Amino acid sequence: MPNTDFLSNPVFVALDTPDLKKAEKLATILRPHVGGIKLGLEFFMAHGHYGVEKIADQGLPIFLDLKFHDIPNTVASAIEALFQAIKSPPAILTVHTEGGEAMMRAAKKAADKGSKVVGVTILTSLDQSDLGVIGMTGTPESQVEKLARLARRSGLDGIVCSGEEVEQVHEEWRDGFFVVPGIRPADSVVGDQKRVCTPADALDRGASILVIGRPITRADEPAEVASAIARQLRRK
Ligand SMILES: O=C(O)c1cc(=O)[nH]c(=O)n1[C@@H]1O[C@H](COP(=O)(O)O)[C@@H](O)[C@H]1O
Repeated sequence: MPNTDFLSNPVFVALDTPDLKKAEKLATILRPHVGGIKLGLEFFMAHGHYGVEKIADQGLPIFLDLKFHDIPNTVASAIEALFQAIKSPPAILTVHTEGGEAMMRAAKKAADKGSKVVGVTILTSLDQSDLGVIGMTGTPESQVEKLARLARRSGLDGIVCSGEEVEQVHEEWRDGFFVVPGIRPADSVVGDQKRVCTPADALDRGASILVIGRPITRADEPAEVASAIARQLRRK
């Protein structure tokens, strides 16, 4: 069974790097200060399940963010292939909610070995004007709400959304699992994120876990930043 012991510290640090040694080093120094590790496409493309296992060996729960988005059979088969290859299932996996209900159902069924499956809604790098360009009507909030309902109906455990929508979706889906990226401690660089929130606000609004990458990993002293965030959240 995956290690899901992340409730004492809701911070999952995103180790977005193709450099295995660097990821291992960061995992080692951040281990006492975070609740889990998120590995995504950049890391997985470079090191696959072997790299995931190396990081998982450090004992923290792994959120494997591969954002599956394809037809139901392809997504289910990809998850089954991952579970065959990897020593133990990740604690959390992502699919795109826009893949539709049948795909999400198939993903959840394929991941029944114990991974939580959460649906990515509207990426935190998009704002209202970006949605217009894609041809989506409505606000990010209304889209996230709609996709959250679809994810719930499809049997997923929860969704990924920004701190701007999490309160509203949490109101409606009390036992949902809410992953909030786009986290920026006060004064940190926003970069390509557009819908951002501080760690404390995201937690107050109902986030289950917070995904934080560059504000920690690109800091001069990553362990100090992670430890300060953990202290701040513990005081709440
Ligand atoms: O699924 C995700 O984790 C995700 C969804 C989303 O809407 N926005 C988002 O930023 N993420 C991920 O969260 C992490 C954010 O990293 P930083 O912006 O460096 O804190 C990256 O690994 C993204 O892939």
